[in-house]
Amino acid sequence: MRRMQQEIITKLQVRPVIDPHDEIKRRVRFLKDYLQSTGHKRLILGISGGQDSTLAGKLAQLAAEELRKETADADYRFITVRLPYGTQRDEDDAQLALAFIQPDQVYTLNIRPMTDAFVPEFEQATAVPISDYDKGNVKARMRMTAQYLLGAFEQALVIGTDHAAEAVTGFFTKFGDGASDVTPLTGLTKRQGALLLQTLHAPARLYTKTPTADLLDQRPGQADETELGIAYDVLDDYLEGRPVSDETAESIEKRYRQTRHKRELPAGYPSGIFSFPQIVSVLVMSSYAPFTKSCLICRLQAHNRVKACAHSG
Ligand SMILES: Nc1ncnc2c1ncn2[C@@H]1O[C@H](COP(=O)(O)OP(=O)(O)OC[C@H]2O[C@@H]([n+]3cccc(C(=O)O)c3)[C@H](O)[C@@H]2O)[C@@H](O)[C@H]1O
Ligand SMILES: Nc1ncnc2c1ncn2[C@@H]1O[C@H](COP(=O)(O)OP(=O)(O)OP(=O)(O)O)[C@@H](O)[C@H]1O
Ligand SMILES: [Mg+2]
Repeated sequence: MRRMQQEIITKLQVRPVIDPHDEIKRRVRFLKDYLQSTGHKRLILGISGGQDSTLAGKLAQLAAEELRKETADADYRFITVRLPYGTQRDEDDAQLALAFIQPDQVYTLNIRPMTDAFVPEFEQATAVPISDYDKGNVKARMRMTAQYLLGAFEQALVIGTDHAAEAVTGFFTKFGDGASDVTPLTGLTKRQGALLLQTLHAPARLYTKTPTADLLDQRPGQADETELGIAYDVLDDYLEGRPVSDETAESIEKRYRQTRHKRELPAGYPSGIFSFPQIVSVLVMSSYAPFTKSCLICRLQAHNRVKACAHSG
């Protein structure tokens, strides 16, 4: 396997082989433990009718139900929110997902008025019409705002649906669907997510349908794979440590490097500048931590003291 491939697999916490029953249990337990450790009793998530929110939603509902049973505290709840932009083309799938999840609560909030409000304001400010692509990212950020608003109202933590196949390509809107409090799908490939839904007896439609960000007015329901220019199966092969062509691997790795800023906290001063005490503390810590590298720059990078190293881009 390529060295960079192994590094990405490790960094994104992908397990090439999973036991779906065990994976479901561990991820539900993670949500329960996280709620209990923070003192929160509620989780919230936007349900689109796609695979990722269906899976994350089901895991969250199971976590809430188990916590209610184990603690006899009825305050543990999972709250969903439908966030259509106007009328959603695949509303039936969203309803199917809700029927499968059986969430404790469903809100609906139309993001169209607030998204559209930006259109004339943007043009007024710039004298140029907003592009369909940029408007798509506004939709994702409006959904984030709605989830955080309802989350604050309900004292709920916001669930994110990021997983390894999205993380490796940075295929999410920064501070849009990329913003959340807790991500129960971390490390899963797209096909592993489908396997978990199958194991949970979800309707097949919800894990066989074509994944779409569905953010563009001009290309409704455009397949992620069309925009990405790469199939999820190929991304999954790469992430599960299977052989892919050098050309494919290089294009994935290039994208991974280019989108690094989306997987990290914002670059903050003095990022890239390190003081003598910082270097000493990194060296001391690194003698205890199980680093995969003997390279000093990699170690500093792992502690966010430098932005990149030639080894990992
Ligand atoms: N090197 C750097 N260091 C720090 N920040 C950097 C940066 N380069 C750009 N940036 C910042 O990042 C911004 C670009 O990132 P971002 O705003 O996310 O924009 P961008 O990556 O261009 O767009 C998001 C992509 O994710 C896709 N998406 C979105 C939502 C959901 C899904 C889905 O799978 O369902 C997919 C969407 O279709 C699109 O292709 C720049 O405008 C700039 O502010
Ligand atoms: N119309 C919508 N209503 C509510 N939430 C949405 C909507 N569209 C997107 N979201 C939220 O944004 C997240 C990111 O969208 P994304 O398309 O990656 O996931 P998905 O739709 O659940 O699955 P898939 O990738 O298979 O389409 C969703 O998981 C969901 O939480
Ligand atoms: Mg989708």
